[in-house]
Amino acid sequence: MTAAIIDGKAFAGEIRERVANQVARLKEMDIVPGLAVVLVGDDPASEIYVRNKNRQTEEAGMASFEHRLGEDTEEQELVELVRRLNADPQVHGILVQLPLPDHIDENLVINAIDPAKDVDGFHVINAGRLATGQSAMVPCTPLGCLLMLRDRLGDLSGREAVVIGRSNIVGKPMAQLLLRENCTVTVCHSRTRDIADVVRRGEIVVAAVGRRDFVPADWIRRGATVIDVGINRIDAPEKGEGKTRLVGDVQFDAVKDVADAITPVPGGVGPMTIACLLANTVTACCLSHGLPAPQDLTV
Ligand SMILES: NC(=O)C1=CN([C@@H]2O[C@H](COP(=O)(O)OP(=O)(O)OC[C@H]3O[C@@H](n4cnc5c(N)ncnc54)[C@H](OP(=O)(O)O)[C@@H]3O)[C@@H](O)[C@H]2O)C=CC1
Ligand SMILES: Nc1nc(=O)c2c([nH]1)NC[C@@H]1CN(c3ccc(C(=O)N[C@@H](CCC(=O)O)C(=O)O)cc3)C=[N+]21
Ligand SMILES: [Mg+2]
Repeated sequence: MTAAIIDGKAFAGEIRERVANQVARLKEMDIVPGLAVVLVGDDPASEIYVRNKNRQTEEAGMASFEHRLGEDTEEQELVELVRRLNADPQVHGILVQLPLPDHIDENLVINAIDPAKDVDGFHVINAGRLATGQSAMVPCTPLGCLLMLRDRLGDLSGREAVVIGRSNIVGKPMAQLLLRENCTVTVCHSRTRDIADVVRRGEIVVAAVGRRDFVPADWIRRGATVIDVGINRIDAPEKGEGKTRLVGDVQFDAVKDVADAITPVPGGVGPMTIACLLANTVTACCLSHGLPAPQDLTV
């Protein structure tokens, strides 16, 4: 068997087109959705995401506001910026890039965001809404993963899903979404015993660990659908001295002989994450104006 490669880049392009159509509709009402991205410190990996986000936001016809603060910014200063963005009617979505420097309490900052503008879906109110089956801002990466799974598999009811990783930003919300889709969900983490046997149960496997080559082929059930969330930067001397490239958490070349379908890195989950961020911003904008959430941008 050789697995189908799920083209997240192309799918993300389709979502951005839907976003652009919704933005054009809003423009007729003189509404321009706005996304504010806050970056603290100068992490080179974050730089790339932030640049991509800004460009794609503007390409979709939306307004993008970028706020860069120094590495030594005080927590209170950041919270005050968040409060100003909460009060700014041109801003419908706020994203504070994580991780934050160690002297800043991430939960405190995230929970300072107006839940209606929390397009990352990280606020405790949105996490609680998702967990209790109420309508919520859904975190972009799990949302992108779910859209690809539904596109590939249709109805997910009754499927065995295994999520590797339990972070608040990927693993846990992914598990919540799959549960909402009526999957039987197992979540693995660093204390999981016999992880190979657990992962082998999965008809759906979502890997969000942050370690290259973490998932070998013999953990994967024949015919499974594998979503690789990991983003790991490795040296690529073949590209020239000092060059790097991105790889996921899954041993892609080996797993593609066992799986039915797999997402590549790059070109899989990453582009979907950004597309879903734009989609969430349009949704937040519509709701803030008393308009219904666009059906083609939500799950
Ligand atoms: N493509 C995209 O859009 C995005 C990609 N990412 C990428 O996804 C990956 C995960 O991100 P994130 O969730 O934030 O990472 P975290 O580091 O917050 O979480 C990693 C999880 O993996 C688990 N883990 C670590 N080692 C093992 C092990 N040996 N066996 C089993 N489980 C293990 C941890 O378990 P424990 O809880 O026990 O410590 C933890 O739950 C990263 O590579 C990140 O860059 C993240 C966000 C978006
Ligand atoms: N508040 C917050 N929200 C996030 O959603 C968030 C965050 N903080 N911190 C960092 C992680 C990581 N993340 C990625 C988004 C897009 C790509 C992406 O577009 N990746 C491309 C490649 C990009 C490249 O070439 O560098 C791809 O996989 O094809 C990757 C990773 C969002 N995150
Ligand atoms: Mg921190």
